[in-house]
Amino acid sequence: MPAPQCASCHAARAALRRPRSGQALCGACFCTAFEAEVLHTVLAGRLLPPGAVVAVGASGGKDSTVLAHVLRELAPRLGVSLRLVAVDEGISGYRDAALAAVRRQAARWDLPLTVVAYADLFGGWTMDAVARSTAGSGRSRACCTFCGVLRRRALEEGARLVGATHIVTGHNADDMAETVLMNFLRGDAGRLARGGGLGSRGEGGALPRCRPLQLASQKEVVLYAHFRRLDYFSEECVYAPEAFRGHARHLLKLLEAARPSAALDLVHSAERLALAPAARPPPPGACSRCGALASRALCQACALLDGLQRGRPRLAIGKGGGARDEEGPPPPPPSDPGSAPGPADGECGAACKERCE
Ligand SMILES: Nc1ncnc2c1ncn2[C@@H]1O[C@H](COP(=O)(O)OP(=O)(O)OP(=O)(O)O)[C@@H](O)[C@H]1O
Repeated sequence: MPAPQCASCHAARAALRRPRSGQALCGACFCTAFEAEVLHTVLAGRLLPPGAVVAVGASGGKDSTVLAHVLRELAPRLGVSLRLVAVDEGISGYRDAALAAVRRQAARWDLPLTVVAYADLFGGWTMDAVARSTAGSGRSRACCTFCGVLRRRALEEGARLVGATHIVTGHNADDMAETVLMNFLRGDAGRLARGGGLGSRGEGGALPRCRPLQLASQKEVVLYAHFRRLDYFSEECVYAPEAFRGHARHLLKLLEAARPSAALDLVHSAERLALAPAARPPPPGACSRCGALASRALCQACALLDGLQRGRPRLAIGKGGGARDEEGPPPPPPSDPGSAPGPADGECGAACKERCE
């Protein structure tokens, strides 16, 4: 049976059905609709004011590739300028290839690119060194925890370096729904209390952050990349697979099979169900070491780096009241690759944001 006509232009044959609405569209009309929806998200949420200098967190993966491409299309209408900021976490066999994709994108789209590296920002610590250091002490969780916290900091530093006024990341609706599920399952009242929202306004001197793809489903992000023929890096981080996020993702897929709008419903639920003000964490202060936003004496990044330097990696951060030291072997010097146990059972990649949403 021939494909139906596109429900928008009525000229071309439909190439897809939109996963949520079931609307049959051709590739060109789908891309136009997708861009219009992102524009609406940005304008309705007042995420990026005219004149903003926007640092796009560019990982080379599908989400940030689509985000950069869409914002580049929308930039003249929004009146913003774009900078790509890529973070090199120091993950051999993974990030180099992803950075190569970001470099190709920057060249093709004529966008300025800045790369900031954990090793330069954090006293020589790379994720490979962190993985070696935390091996044997709940390493899978540690990789994810460190990577998420340090990347958030690194992105902030990179954005400041390029004179950005705003930061955007490519988190999509599925990413956010998984995070909501995980926060519920962990009983993480602090994060639930903050609700969903499309971003943060930049408290305590931090740059405002937002997620313009937060209402777009992962399937549509992939479809957009396909129809726009975008070149992106699609391999999983070498520290990825054991993440708790994987279970939340599986659960979400089951929910979506019964209710296609489940991801978006969860995103909106998080906003509506934000806990009572009494449950909200105290207003943040400044880290006594680096001056960044912190709800305790040290910010999360400094607390983690402090634990690493002392040979007692702290793994339980950001939940409940205090940081908990995990017993672990003394760390190798950051530059010593000799004792690497090999990256097998960590969790990073998509799971990296577990701690930084
Ligand atoms: N190394 C990095 N450098 C800059 N930004 C990053 C980096 N890693 C992640 N980000 C930002 O955080 C967002 C979420 O990252 P995550 O690791 O969850 O990857 P993802 O959901 O697979 O997204 P992507 O497909 O863009 O990699 C990315 O879309 C990107 O904007």
